[in-house]
Amino acid sequence: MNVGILGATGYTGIELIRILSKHPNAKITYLSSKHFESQLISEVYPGLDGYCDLILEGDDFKKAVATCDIIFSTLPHELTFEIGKMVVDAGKRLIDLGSAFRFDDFNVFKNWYGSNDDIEYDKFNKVYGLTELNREKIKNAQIVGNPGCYPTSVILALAPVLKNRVVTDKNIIIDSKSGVSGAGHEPKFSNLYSECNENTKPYNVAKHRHIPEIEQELSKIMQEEVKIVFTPHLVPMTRGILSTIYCNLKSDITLKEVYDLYQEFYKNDYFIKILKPRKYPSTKSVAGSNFCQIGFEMDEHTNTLIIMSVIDNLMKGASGQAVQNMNLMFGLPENKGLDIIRIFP
Ligand SMILES: NC(=O)C1=CN([C@@H]2O[C@H](COP(=O)(O)OP(=O)(O)OC[C@H]3O[C@@H](n4cnc5c(N)ncnc54)[C@H](OP(=O)(O)O)[C@@H]3O)[C@@H](O)[C@H]2O)C=CC1
Ligand SMILES: CC(=O)N[C@@H](CCC(=O)OP(=O)(O)O)C(=O)O
Repeated sequence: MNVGILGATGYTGIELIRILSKHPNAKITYLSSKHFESQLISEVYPGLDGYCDLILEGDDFKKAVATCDIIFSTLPHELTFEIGKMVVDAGKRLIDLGSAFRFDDFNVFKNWYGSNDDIEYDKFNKVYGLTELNREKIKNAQIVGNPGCYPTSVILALAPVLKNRVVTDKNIIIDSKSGVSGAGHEPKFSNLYSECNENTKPYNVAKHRHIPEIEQELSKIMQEEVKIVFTPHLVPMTRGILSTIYCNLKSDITLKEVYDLYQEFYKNDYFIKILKPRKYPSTKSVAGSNFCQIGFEMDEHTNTLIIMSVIDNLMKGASGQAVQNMNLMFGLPENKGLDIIRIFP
């Protein structure tokens, strides 16, 4: 299939190129950039030399939609809505790595993202792209709203215990830590090397845009309104997210029973690895791969279940999951082109 990547020079864009340039069923035919228009992508990122040497095109998104079977967009939501309309008119398919198509209620999106867009949101045939939970719907979707990186790590970690009502929907406390690539490649003062190196800092405490996304999906899983406390932190590493989640246990359950419940829930999910009791995950174990690792601990003193999950924000948290979804949409094995591990010291 012919693949177009709109916003190819960003961190999720080049991660898509890294994966898709070796994907046996995909041919990258269209790449776009605003700042680097007319340059070779391999001039901008020399590591791609010999793997992808296409010229970056500007914002002729109509051409992209006309010539590609599937479009990945990493662009701001205003542009992605326009592309969504073109994709619908042309009968093509779109995977958006941004936030434009993740919400059920457009007003929630508008409130949290400060958007003035006026579109017929409900008319898009769109699906929330958390592969493991929405597999059947994704297969037939025209537009996939690929999840945010933090939501992927959190929802995968909580789904089994919420679905089985082992924990209460109250007092779910989430502490997440992200590498700096999560913020994208646009230069910002707060992301300068000297601000991030040898430093760890919370940000957007109790007001991060991923709160409504996480609550929307957890509420659907539990079939009642779920609320969360969410504190993200920036830590001095390039890739990775660790989410540590605290929840109140409803009933008596042993750590072994929690482990069995997760094993059963994810028994058919290639990219989810459940760690044996008392084994804790670390971001390095999944860096460069599409895996999510989940471990647990029980604090009997306070009857608290502590769930820990790790992903690579650019892989399972963005481009890896996007390709996983593309595979599903085109009837391919879910791990096609994605069976990558990168173990390093
Ligand atoms: N980084 C991460 O870990 C994750 C990111 N996301 C989301 O995915 C999306 C992309 O993220 P990321 O790749 O990190 O972002 P970057 O800032 O690294 O890249 C954004 C891309 O969009 C292009 N772009 C931006 N504005 C315009 C414009 N007005 N016109 C044309 N092109 C434009 C840029 O092109 P150029 O600079 O070449 O002009 C660049 O290629 C964001 O919505 C982000 O929130 C989701 C999950 C994880
Ligand atoms: C470290 C860091 O800055 N991470 C980003 C996550 C980006 C993301 O996934 O945001 P969207 O929902 O817009 O796609 C943040 O906290 O905003």
